[in-house]
Amino acid sequence: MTAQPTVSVAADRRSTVVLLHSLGTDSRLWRHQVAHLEHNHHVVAPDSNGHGRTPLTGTVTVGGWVDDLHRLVSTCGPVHLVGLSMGGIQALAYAATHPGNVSSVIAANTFARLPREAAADRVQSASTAIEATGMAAYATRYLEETLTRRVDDADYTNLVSAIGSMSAAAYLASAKATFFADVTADLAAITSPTLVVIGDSDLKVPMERTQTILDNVAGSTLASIPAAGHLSCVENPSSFNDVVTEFIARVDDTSREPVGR
Ligand SMILES: O=C(O)CCC(=O)CC(=O)O
Repeated sequence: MTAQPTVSVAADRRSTVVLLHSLGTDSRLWRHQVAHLEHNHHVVAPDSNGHGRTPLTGTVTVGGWVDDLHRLVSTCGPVHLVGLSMGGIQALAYAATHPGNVSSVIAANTFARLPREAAADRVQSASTAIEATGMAAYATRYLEETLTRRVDDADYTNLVSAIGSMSAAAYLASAKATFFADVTADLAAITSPTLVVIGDSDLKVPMERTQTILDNVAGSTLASIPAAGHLSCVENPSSFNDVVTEFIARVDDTSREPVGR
């Protein structure tokens, strides 16, 4: 993951929000959130290893994502981490290993672990489809299977471009790391305030997968985005933005409360 800050991080009271995209997408997944959050926050939206403008380097693993994220977060201090699906796994793993650098976690449309058979099926089905048709056709098929409603034309174009222009090797390496990730043991180590977000019609990550996160991260709470599937931040950006900004504001207010009052 390469740091591509969309704003420079200055020494003021605005907190920093890092937005971690899902498998196959890139930092453009977050265009509505960047536009909304940057009024009151420093916003950083990196492209994960092998995605967007970040070339594939080495083997894609959860540990590698954590190291990449640490290089970025070390430059901008404690951050609010917002991750969707693959990005949610990255956020949870980072928060467990570097608690002092994480003001809060928002884990959207994500899971701690898939059953091994389901993980193998997902990797195999992506691999077969990509081998048969190539990444451009796979991008269209992925969006047909994943989006539950029409999104802005600009978002649709960005999604097709992000997935369609990835190399098959980078996509499949990231798919393996995502679907075979197991951050279950990390969850109990997360001490930052954590919000778990679902889309009310997510066809990719059912509630039972998300429930593990709620059950194991102490004090975590749930928010459901109405009229949204797996890519909830583009399917219902205004509701997603409301949920995220309200949670971050609450965490920031609490951390700024003078001690002893
Ligand atoms: O391709 C799928 O089956 C869903 C993708 C997924 O769950 C991982 C992600 O969106 O990051």
